[in-house]
Amino acid sequence: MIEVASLTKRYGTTTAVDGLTFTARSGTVTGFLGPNGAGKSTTMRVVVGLERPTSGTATVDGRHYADLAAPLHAVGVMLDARSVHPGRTAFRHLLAQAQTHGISRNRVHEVIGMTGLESVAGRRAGTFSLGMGQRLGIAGALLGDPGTLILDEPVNGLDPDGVLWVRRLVRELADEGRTVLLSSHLMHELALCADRVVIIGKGRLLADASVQEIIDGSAGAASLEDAYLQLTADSVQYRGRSAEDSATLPSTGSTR
Ligand SMILES: Nc1ncnc2c1ncn2[C@@H]1O[C@H](COP(=O)(O)OP(=O)(O)OP(=O)(O)O)[C@@H](O)[C@H]1O
Repeated sequence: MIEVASLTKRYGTTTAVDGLTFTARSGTVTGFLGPNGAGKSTTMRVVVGLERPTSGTATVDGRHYADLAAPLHAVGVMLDARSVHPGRTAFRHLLAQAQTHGISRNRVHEVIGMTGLESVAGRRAGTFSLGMGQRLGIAGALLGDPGTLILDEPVNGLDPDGVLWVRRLVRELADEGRTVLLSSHLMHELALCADRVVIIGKGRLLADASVQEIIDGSAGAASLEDAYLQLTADSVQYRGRSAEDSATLPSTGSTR
């Protein structure tokens, strides 16, 4: 179980997370949603001890990540699939992680098989496509057979077969009693794989309920996407314009 309680994280004058409270329960896939810059990654980074909270707490099974003796066995994390040594092969990358926890070479081969990377395990990770890198990141998260998984945009860059694989994988992991927290901007996908959804905007909680409760609670919403767009309407910080609209805006005086 992941418990985030009254969590605030500030960077200088920017409040990335603002008094956020929610729980991701075991046996459940919890989808974590919010517009760009809402504070999802920051929250996940605090949970896994990569950032110190300004105030409030974030714990996994009642413990701070930094206090875990063997974190890979407790929490599997994929926050940035690009954070690999580009010159290391996929196998060596996973083996290096495994060796920090006395995890066997057999388990490394097992997660390579689970993620479909057998044919490229001997290739340097720096040559991987986006989707292959995502698979490698997920393999790393699974390595310690952890009770909790935290996956930041795991389906980003995956082909349709890979998206379906992640959907089935997270379901299986939750059905085994594990806690799964995953962020995504793909509403349709989240509606299919998440039991509960936590939506945040500008660092604050906007909704925490089952997918159906969120749809039912938003007037006229027929889908999670409709409900999400209603709930976050006032929280979107970066909104694109059409080229036509942009052309009618007053000049900023830029010389570029
Ligand atoms: N290290 C940092 N220093 C300063 N500001 C930061 C830092 N990390 C995040 N922020 C700011 O905190 C806010 C939340 O960012 P965060 O990456 O958590 O959002 P997000 O919900 O994950 O967004 P996205 O969907 O775009 O990935 C943003 O305004 C961001 O610029």
